[in-house]
Amino acid sequence: MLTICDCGGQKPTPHPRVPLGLVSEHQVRKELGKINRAIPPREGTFKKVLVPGAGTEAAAAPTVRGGTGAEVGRGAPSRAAGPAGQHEGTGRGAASPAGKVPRDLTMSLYCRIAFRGKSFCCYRLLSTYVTKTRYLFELKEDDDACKKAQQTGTFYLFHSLAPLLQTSEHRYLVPRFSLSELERLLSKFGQNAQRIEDSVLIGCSEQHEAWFALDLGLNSSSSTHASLPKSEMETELKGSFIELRKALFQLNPVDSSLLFTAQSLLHWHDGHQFCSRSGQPTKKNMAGSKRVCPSNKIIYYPQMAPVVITLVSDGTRCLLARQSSFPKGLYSALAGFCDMGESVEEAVRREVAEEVGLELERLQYSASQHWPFPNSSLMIACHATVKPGQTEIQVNLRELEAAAWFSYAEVAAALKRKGTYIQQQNQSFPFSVPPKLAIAHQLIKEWVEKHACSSLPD
Ligand SMILES: NC(=O)C1=CN([C@@H]2O[C@H](COP(=O)(O)OP(=O)(O)OC[C@H]3O[C@@H](n4cnc5c(N)ncnc54)[C@H](OP(=O)(O)O)[C@@H]3O)[C@@H](O)[C@H]2O)C=CC1
Repeated sequence: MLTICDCGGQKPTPHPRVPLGLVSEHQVRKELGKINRAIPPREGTFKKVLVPGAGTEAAAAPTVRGGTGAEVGRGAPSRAAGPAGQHEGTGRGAASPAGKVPRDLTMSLYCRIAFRGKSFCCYRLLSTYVTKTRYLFELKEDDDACKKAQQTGTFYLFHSLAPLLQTSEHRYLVPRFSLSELERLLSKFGQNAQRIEDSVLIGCSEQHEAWFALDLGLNSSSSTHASLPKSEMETELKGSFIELRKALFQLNPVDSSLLFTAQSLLHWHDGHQFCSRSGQPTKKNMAGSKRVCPSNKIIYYPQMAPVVITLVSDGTRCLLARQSSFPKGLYSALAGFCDMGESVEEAVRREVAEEVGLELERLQYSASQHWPFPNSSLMIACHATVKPGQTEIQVNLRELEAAAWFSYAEVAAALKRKGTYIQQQNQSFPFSVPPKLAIAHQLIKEWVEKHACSSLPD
């Protein structure tokens, strides 16, 4: 296959050879016009155009930087839009000067015409998501590419695992800094720009702007970097380093998800600076997707602990529980870490039996979530139904403070924060459920919605 792609500013690989004598410029222009009509003009949706039949994908990656598949047609100058001239080009997004057919595009068209017998369905368009994923994969694998990406990337800053946030009308904004801004900052605090190598890759934009996170408060074993003074940095950066758990409810979901990833990765690196076999300092790769012990080459990868979280129902009520550490009145679904060797199903059955003494009959997977507190967990959320007639709860007081069955009306009210009250240690507290961001909330919401639907008259 021959590819036109945005390969993130990397050096283009040469095209497979195509016999140039096969097609005339007129044919190329005509094909451009067809592509213009065939590709829906949704900017940012498609990035790669794979043309069947010539070479392998790996062998072909010429760059049309910043140009999406849609732009290839839409942005092409009018002279390139084919002899019919229906497509008045704007020049926007075109990868070549007006009137010239972009070289990479020409190449693909030569191939396309050469394989003209095949239908348009043979053309595979890789989505922005796929190109983004492949770009991130490359940055994780290739230290040089990752270092290069830092030059155009942006950085989230942390201090001792607390992200830098700025306040705006009861919400938190998460500022990002360019490499040059970061270098200036480090130099102002008497630090070497080499510290930037302690940063970890946490994602990228659709335009392949890589995002990194750097903790200015943690020390790394492999560097001599000292922790930078928190309050002076806050003044300089016009923000505050706020514990992520406290900031959670004033962040938008996209920011919180990125900060979850960033904090978890930074935390993992902080706790894995030495090889458990040799005792020697381990070395992080540029992206922070692994650490290697230089003496014995053991590779350490960031890990999450699998946790099952289950909303148990008896058909009409759902079972919620609380630990003494929860805020007063808050009840949640049953959660617990998976034991070594267990399947998700086994872990769910064991946890429910252990914590509330019930046996499950049916189990249904719902969704999953990465949860960074206190260490990275992969939350695997399920709905379950108890065996008929087995509804008597026996609370394991070593695990839980209380557990109870709640009716649809009670749970629906708690979701809407229209508090029912609940008795706890001879006091009454508003009954509440975990906040929206937590997967426990999603499970409870799903149960309420399902219950509402099933109780509707046919
Ligand atoms: N996002 C969400 O909706 C929710 C997330 N959670 C998360 O799920 C996780 C488990 O919940 P829960 O069981 O209630 O949590 P707890 O924090 O009560 O942990 C229960 C027990 O597990 C032990 N433990 C800690 N880490 C591990 C591990 N990696 N593997 C095995 N055991 C471990 C603890 O030991 P020790 O004595 O060392 O503390 C503790 O005895 C927690 O991280 C919690 O934050 C829970 C509910 C909702």
